[in-house]
Amino acid sequence: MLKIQVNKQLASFSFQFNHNIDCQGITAILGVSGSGKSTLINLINGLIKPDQGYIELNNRLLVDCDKRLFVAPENRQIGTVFQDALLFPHYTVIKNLTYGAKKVETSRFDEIVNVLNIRPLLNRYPAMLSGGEKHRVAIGRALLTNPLLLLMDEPLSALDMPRKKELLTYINKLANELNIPIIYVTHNINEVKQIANNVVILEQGRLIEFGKTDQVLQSNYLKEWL
Ligand SMILES: Nc1ncnc2c1ncn2[C@@H]1O[C@H](COP(=O)(O)OP(=O)(O)OP(=O)(O)O)[C@@H](O)[C@H]1O
Repeated sequence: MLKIQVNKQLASFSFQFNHNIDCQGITAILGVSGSGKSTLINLINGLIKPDQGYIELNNRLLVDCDKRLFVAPENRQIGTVFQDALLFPHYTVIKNLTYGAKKVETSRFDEIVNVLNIRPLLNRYPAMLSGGEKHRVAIGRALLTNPLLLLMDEPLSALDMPRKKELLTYINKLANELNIPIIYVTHNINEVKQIANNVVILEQGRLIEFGKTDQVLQSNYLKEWL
């Protein structure tokens, strides 16, 4: 369970979030541009410090402003995959994958490489990969750090339609076969329909709807989008 109760002021943007997210399956964070989706992701992974409040993952406090506690991003056991699959251009895929991972067990490495179907790419350099392949490598790298939770911030927005479809299939496999809980940021309702178990909707820095995907898709707020 991810428990979040935070306030953050970013210039004139006020973000307030008080909600628990069940760490199971895929939870989509949906909202228009500027609603605060990336702010939420960056509060969870520790790239932003809240002004007030706390965040707790599986009963472990990650940040608590009252206690002046702040666990550094690299010690949170949370993987993040951003919009651009940032890989080191001068390293092969295998080096990119293992960069930052403290100790990689062969069985775990094989499992991740197989689920993402990146074995044929291991000895290539990033310049020799398609956009979708780069994303699969970036996801693999995040998974090899053994995260308790994977955050994905609009991972498909730079890809064309066929690549989007392909990557959505892989993201579903991560949740189902590797049992890794995923928080998936998007402003695309079709992506939500295809992969999310639960949905949280943000508007102007506030949570305005949450629940099971089918239920939230029927909400009055989303009817305007459809
Ligand atoms: N460091 C910052 N300083 C000032 N304002 C910021 C900062 N970071 C974000 N903001 C503002 O906070 C608001 C929310 O930004 P955020 O990136 O969380 O939105 P988003 O929903 O992820 O948008 P998008 O879908 O366009 O990525 C925006 O108005 C943004 O300009």
